[in-house]
Amino acid sequence: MVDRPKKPSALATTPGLPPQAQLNISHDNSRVSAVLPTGESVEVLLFGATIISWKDAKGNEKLWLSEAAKLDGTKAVRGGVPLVFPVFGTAPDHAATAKLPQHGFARSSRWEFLGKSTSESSTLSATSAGDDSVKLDFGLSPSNLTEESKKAWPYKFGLIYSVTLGKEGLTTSLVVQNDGEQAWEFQTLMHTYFRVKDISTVSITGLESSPYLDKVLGPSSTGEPYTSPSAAVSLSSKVDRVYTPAGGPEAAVIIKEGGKKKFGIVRDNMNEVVVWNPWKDDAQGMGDFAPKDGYKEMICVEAGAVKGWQKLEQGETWEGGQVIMAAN
Ligand SMILES: O=P(O)(O)OC[C@H]1O[C@H](O)[C@H](O)[C@@H](O)[C@@H]1O
Repeated sequence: MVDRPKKPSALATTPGLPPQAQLNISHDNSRVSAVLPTGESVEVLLFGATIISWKDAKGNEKLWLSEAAKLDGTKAVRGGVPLVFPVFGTAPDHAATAKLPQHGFARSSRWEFLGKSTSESSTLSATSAGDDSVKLDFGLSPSNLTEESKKAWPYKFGLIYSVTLGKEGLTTSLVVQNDGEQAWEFQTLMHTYFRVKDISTVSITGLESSPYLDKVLGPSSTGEPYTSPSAAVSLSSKVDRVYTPAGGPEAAVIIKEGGKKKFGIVRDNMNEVVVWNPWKDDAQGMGDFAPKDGYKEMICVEAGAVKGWQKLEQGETWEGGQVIMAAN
């Protein structure tokens, strides 16, 4: 837009138009960000459709992003919200996904930005009316994949990932479609790195009495899942667990700090919740993890469908996601 210093004051704002969400696409076309009229913002890297920042109206960052994270497309992003698809971890025993790298290809493929949509406040008051939320849509299909990924997973698929920024929270949802004739299976997960001030005062509720797999301890002696105690989960060493919360997806998982609610996560069609913190030694071993004591300021609580496989027949779609509410 051409700046006109002598612009008549009557044209300074468009009369009658409520405040809109601002959209910004970076010059090199590598990121999309959106800001609500009330100040909340979100930034998404097209590489992986990875959310790398989410701030509240006061500018407080809600996500943890490593200072050494690669944001140039050479490696999956360490921090923010990387999207895991079509395999969680690696699955050497699952022939169809056995050749894929850890957590699949979605987090290291370049997605397309499909556009934004907004929803307005229903309030009639002229001062508070305006965009209440902004939704950014991203798409991935085989045409976006490298030859290597296409060879390793030769199925026809379409993904639409929607990131919706609201005043109280952030919603991420994924639609997975089988565009081919052959049936295939997948796992998916939203690998959210939440920013906290001090991991020693963090507790997580909503996982009480739930079965879980422990990737640090390995299988239990009986081969059955472990059962979480009835108390909240707190951390004092490396944790890497896959919970199937007893309350189901709609029951909120709450991250508290110093006993105060910090985040609430409600899932849709995502039966599992992974809790991960690499702690001191593993953080030391990750080249893209900085600062090295950054593990004290993060907790991954990851909504996913990762136990067993979601199967899609020709033309079928699956949809799932999470709503994250942030307390002040
Ligand atoms: O290092 P990455 O491939 O990004 O994986 C980071 C972590 O992701 C999940 O939380 C898994 O449960 C962990 O086992 C894994 O270490």
